[in-house]
Amino acid sequence: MSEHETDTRETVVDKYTATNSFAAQIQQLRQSIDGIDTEIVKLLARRFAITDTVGQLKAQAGFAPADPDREHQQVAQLRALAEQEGLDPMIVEQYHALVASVAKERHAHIAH
Ligand SMILES: O=C(O)C(=O)C[C@]1(C(=O)O)C=C[C@@H](O)C=C1
Repeated sequence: MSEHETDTRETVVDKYTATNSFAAQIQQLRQSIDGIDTEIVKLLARRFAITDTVGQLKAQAGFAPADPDREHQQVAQLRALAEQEGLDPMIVEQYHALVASVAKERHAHIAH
């Protein structure tokens, strides 16, 4: 398999936790992952509550859902932060594309 190919094999790590110390370590790290995911979901709920309010204000003002200048600023800021934090900027680009596109769909829904 070349380094650019995706490895499609699967392992249910839980089946090995009793007998395999690597699996036991993975299980422990998964607790940290779950804690982080919990925080992310709570933050996303806060973010969408705020963007929904922005959507209501935009609808009242007669503004369109999208603001491309703001999005360019956000992406530049997030990419710089990612680089500073040692995170692949591609991850924050994909994150921003996801949240901004859902926010704009919700704005459009609020306006109609
Ligand atoms: O700041 C705004 O104007 C928003 O509507 C919020 C938001 C975002 O999700 O951050 C969504 C759509 C816009 O294109 C820009 C940013």
